[in-house]
Amino acid sequence: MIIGVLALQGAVAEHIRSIELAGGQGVAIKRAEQLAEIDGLIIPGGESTTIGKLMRKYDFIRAIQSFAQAGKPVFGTCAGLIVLADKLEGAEEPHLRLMDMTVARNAFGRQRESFETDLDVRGIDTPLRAVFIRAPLIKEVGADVEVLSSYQGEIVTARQGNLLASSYHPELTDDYRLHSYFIDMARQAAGDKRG
Ligand SMILES: NC(=O)CC[C@H](N)C(=O)O
Repeated sequence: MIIGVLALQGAVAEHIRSIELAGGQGVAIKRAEQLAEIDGLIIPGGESTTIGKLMRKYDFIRAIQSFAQAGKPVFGTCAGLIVLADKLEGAEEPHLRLMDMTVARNAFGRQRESFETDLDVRGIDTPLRAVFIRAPLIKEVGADVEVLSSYQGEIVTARQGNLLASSYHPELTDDYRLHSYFIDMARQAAGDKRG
């Protein structure tokens, strides 16, 4: 499976490394036309306001919406999760509005800006190593969204059909099982198309 990583800003090289460790082929996506060549897209962590601005500037909003609406998988991590959300808490404008959830940015407060933990994630057999950096939280989800993991009672991993979102950075550890999970989603989507 060829998995693209949106390369406007943020942790791009680390995601490409995890995709390759998980047996996929990773490519950096800099132009919307490249979406035609990939089986799945990862939107990395970074700064969601900056990523959102650059997505508008380089015509990625409609292109990624169509990509997802065609059934291709999209995975948002940290800032990428914020970019996928239908609603953001506060006055902020949402970006792609693809995933039926309300997200709070920088939700862990100053004392806990970054930390690592082991998370139980539905679909992954033993706890996943997760790195949180000024992480967002999923405050509310719609009926079609499946919660895959929570941390201290708050939702940090969720899936809605072909859309996957994590509050944390799965690409900053050697535990690439969430990337394997996403590659399986892409394989499934490609198979469904062919079948
Ligand atoms: N590590 C991250 O991606 C941080 C997200 C960042 N705090 C934001 O609000 O966009």
